[in-house]
Amino acid sequence: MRSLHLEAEIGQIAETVLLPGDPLRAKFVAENFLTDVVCYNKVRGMYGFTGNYKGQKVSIQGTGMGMGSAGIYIHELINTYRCQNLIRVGTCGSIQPELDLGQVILAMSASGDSDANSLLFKGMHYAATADFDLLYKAYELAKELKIKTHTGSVFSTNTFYDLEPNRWEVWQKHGVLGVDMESQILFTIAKRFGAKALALLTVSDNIITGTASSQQERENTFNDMMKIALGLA
Ligand SMILES: O=P(O)(O)O[C@H]1O[C@H](CO)[C@@H](O)[C@H]1O
Ligand SMILES: O=c1cc[nH]c(=O)[nH]1
Repeated sequence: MRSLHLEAEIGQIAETVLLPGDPLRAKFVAENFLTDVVCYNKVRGMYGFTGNYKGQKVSIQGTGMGMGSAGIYIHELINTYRCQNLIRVGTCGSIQPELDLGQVILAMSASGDSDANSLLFKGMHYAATADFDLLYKAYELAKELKIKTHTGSVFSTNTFYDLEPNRWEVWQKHGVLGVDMESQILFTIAKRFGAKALALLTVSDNIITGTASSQQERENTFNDMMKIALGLA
């Protein structure tokens, strides 16, 4: 059996699946970090691969940008392919001055502006949270690997570009570390269907100051995030 947006056969996708927004990041990771790689999905160019990392079977699946797109893949991975551990490996914009470009955030919770969430919870506000077990393991692993991380809350938005000034001020004041576009829906769907979820986010830019990482910096820091995520598999 296949799902609507993924053409993998049952059993082709590992229990642990890493989720970058960018399908080409999935390809890069598969080609550079995994062995015995099989590409199981090309539908809509949303690449998915399964391979081995230090003897463990692991998959990496692009989700596209935004909660609408990511929600589709997350739903199908859990409900059709029975994936158990879903770990987002993404980028985010920082809204805190002390967060340097390239640093890794372990997202403990995700607020957001998704209509999907407000409709589901009838206008009330669900606290979408990561799985504690995965979060704790990622924290310990990062310490062991001597990778500096920041654990805290993030915000997932459906609109990348800000049309109004000072949009992030209130979130900054409440300690939110960074802004991405998928973590909230990941935590919500995973919790609903009994899977474990975590989001690791590399800071690619600072939304307040406007600074952004160079391509070289992105590559180096991206490796830090991948070492943690793959270590969890
Ligand atoms: O780097 P990825 O995983 O795509 O994540 C971030 O980058 C995209 C926006 O440029 C959004 O998907 C956002 O969540
Ligand atoms: O969603 C995102 C991702 C990276 N940088 C941002 O500013 N926003």
